[in-house]
Amino acid sequence: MHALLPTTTTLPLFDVAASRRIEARALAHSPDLMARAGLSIAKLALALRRDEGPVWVACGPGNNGGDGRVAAQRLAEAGIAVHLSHSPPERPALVIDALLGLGLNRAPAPELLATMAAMQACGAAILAVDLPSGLLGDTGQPAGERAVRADHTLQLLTLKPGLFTGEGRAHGGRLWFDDLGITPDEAASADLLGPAAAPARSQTSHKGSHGQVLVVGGAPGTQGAARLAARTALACGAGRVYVDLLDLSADEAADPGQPELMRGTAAELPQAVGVIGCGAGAAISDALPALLQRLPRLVIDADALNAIAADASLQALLCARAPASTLLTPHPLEAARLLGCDTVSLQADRLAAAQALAERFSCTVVLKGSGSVIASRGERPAICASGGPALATAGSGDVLAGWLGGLWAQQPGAPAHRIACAGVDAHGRAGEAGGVRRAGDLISQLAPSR
Ligand SMILES: NC(=O)C1=CN([C@@H]2O[C@H](COP(=O)(O)OP(=O)(O)OC[C@H]3O[C@@H](n4cnc5c(N)ncnc54)[C@H](O)[C@@H]3O)[C@@H](O)[C@H]2O)[C@@H](O)CC1
Ligand SMILES: Nc1ncnc2c1ncn2[C@@H]1O[C@H](COP(=O)(O)OP(=O)(O)O)[C@@H](O)[C@H]1O
Repeated sequence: MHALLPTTTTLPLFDVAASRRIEARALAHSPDLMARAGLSIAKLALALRRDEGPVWVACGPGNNGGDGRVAAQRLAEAGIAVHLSHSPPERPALVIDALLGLGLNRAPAPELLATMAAMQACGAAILAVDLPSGLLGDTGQPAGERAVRADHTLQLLTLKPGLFTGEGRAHGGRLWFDDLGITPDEAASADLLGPAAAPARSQTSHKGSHGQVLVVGGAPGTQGAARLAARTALACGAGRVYVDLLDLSADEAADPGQPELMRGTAAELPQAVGVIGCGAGAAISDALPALLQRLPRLVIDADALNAIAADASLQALLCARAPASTLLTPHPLEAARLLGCDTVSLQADRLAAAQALAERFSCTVVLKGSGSVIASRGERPAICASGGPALATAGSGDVLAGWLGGLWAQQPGAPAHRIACAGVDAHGRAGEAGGVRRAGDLISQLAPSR
């Protein structure tokens, strides 16, 4: 058993159906899985328990409850006061939530909701067994009106995708893992991203070796968004970075605060990686047909996504692009517009939504937000384990788009999916500070990771 985040490698995630298959096969040769699970929970509970009060263990009707009962027995054998009940004891030292795990298949009934509320109100830290009760392991959404918000979750046997995206991040608390000695014997359902290697730079390289990025966007009033993206592509190591700001007069500098940036257009730079849409407003619509047809690699963000969502002819141009040449970076509202649904239903299953978008537009999709999801046709989806609310500030998405463009310029042979996985993970790690990470500071934080 060990703490999980931050990850140093990419890890396999298994959805509920896969976890059940793995468990069923493992039980055939290791019938003592529940004993192992219970012991692991008891050990973690001992380490987390902060004072002498009783450990409250709330067990449900299935194997999740079975794990909890074994843990209670082990704790009692170790001389710890244990309170096995659906009602709280006086001043518990720790709560073990073993009500519901993988088997959750409907909204919790009022009696269970009452126990969940009592756990939350009792003042002790909550250790959830496998999954916080009421949270769906595939999607990270509560099955009913609420799910337990745990301080710690010990995942057993497999890592479940729902703990890493959407509401899952807010419900799991600190994540722990015990594989119970079982190596999964089937392919993962999704990847949990670890860090990628930085693009190599040869001693003899020159600026022409590291590619070109062209940022197209920045309508009057929101030019900062395009400039943030351009500055980030530069910080990422792209050889040359150009901006095409919509409505900039001929004699204005690309970015008075960043003299390395140059002005350019798609007609002049047909090999550049296009980063298009940041702060672009409605004016990007007119430029989009040429950009979609001309530039061999595109990162499409913000207003360019909204323009595409509203225009079937732009959608047709998007679909006609070469495979693995286009990366969309929608936040949930932009993704919902592209899919023609609302954000609530989109967020209810972020993995499925990202995959649906990737299929519909034959693109790589980064569905942003807590636990960004990366999906591409024919690739296993990935979830970003890094990042946090420090990133919830204007401009951090522009920085992501610029970083992706910068990475891609330096790795022209890389498919969009690989660029997206590497870039989203690096962006998240740079944004793991407490408080709020200003977008400009985020660029400086990212720069050393190239
Ligand atoms: N069998 C084993 O040896 C192992 C079991 N494991 C544990 O077993 C769990 C899965 O066990 P189960 O498949 O029994 O599933 P659960 O224990 O999560 O729940 C299943 C039971 O809860 C009921 N239920 C589902 N949703 C409900 C709701 N909203 N309100 C009330 N009742 C509801 C179901 O009808 C069923 O009776 C894992 O999460 C994990 O904790 C793992 O430790 C791996 C090893
Ligand atoms: N709570 C959070 N946890 C993790 N990442 C977050 C969180 N909030 C925002 N982010 C990340 O910050 C970025 C915000 O992008 P976006 O919404 O497009 O902002 P903007 O348009 O202002 O640049 C995305 O990469 C998103 O995944």
